[in-house]
Amino acid sequence: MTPTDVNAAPPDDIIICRDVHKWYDGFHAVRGVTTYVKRGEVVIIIGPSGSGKSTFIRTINRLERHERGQIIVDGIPLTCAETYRRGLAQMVELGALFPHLTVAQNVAFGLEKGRQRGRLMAEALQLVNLEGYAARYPHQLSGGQQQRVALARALAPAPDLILMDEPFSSLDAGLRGQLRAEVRAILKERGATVICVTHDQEEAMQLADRMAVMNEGRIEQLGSPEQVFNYPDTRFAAEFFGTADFLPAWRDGAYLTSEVGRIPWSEAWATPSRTDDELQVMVRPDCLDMEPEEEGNGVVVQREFLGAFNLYSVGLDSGRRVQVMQSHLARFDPGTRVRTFLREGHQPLPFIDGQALVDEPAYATEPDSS
Ligand SMILES: Nc1ncnc2c1ncn2[C@@H]1O[C@H](COP(=O)(O)OP(=O)(O)OP(=O)(O)O)[C@@H](O)[C@H]1O
Repeated sequence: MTPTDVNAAPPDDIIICRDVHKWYDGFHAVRGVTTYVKRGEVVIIIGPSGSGKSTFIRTINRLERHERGQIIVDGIPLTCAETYRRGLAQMVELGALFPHLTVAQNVAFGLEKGRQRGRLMAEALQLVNLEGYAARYPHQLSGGQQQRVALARALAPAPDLILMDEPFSSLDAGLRGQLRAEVRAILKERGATVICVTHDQEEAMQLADRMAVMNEGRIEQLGSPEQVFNYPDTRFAAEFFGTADFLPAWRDGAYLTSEVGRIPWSEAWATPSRTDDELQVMVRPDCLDMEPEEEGNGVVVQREFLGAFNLYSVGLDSGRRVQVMQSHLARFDPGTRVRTFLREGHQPLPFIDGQALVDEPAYATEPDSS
């Protein structure tokens, strides 16, 4: 794609990354990321500390230069000087406010001088429900109000793209939850395209249209939160996003059987290189149920009270452990002998060599719009 393509109709994908690599003095921080972001989409990048999330977002923001691969923003390759001149995709970070400026001055900061400036500033404040706060200084606002002003500042110039790196990290848990829902509603109302980095699973679930799970500089999986939770592609994605235990499984006629129960066997799982003793099933705590039974298959080891539910750790007779979710009313003391079994309607996902055997891969395919 060349810079002249900018005059064509805007492609559906505002960002296309192909095999993007970034090294820091020989350290390979981003290792071949291929992905795309659709216009108006909220994509959350999630992953453990040091997995390359910030580096990747910084390459898109041109704060870091990628050494290999291609990043195309709004139809223009990032390596192209034209990108810098035209600024087609304005990128904004949701950062700290200027303490010496009022709310109005903070919001107007990135706006061009002119007659539209006051109107755009007022509209942005209205969007975040802070119309009456224009004359205040940041220290006269609560943490949540400050974040809303930062959001208004980011949205005021109507950018094509908003980049956020851990935007809610300075807020307490209660405020974070409430603000996230508000922010998502505002972003959707504006139709803004957003890429946001976080290591907070709840934040990812609440904000994302799609999430990219990063591990050691690579995207392990890209999909909706439901896709990643229900159909993790890899053991890493399964364990990073939610709680998951893995149990050995074997083919038993028409069934795939494990210590906690069986599910119908699917021919789609048969691969020529596979042997049955390499098979495992992933069980999440909500997949499992249990009841006290002397002839059962395990013993309660630990109970964790988590408010609405109890999370039990059960030592199975094989020596393996699984976690089982129960209602807050279901109390079993450690040492209680129980039968642990698959909850009706839940299908544990089969895995082989750390990769899921799914009928339909949850991976999104690369776009064909370029
Ligand atoms: N300027 C730099 N020079 C050298 N190495 C760096 C630099 N910035 C980051 N790194 C290294 O690159 C790797 C990825 O860092 P990055 O900040 O992208 O990770 P992250 O996933 O955002 O982590 P966190 O969640 O802790 O912020 C880390 O090992 C880090 O130490």
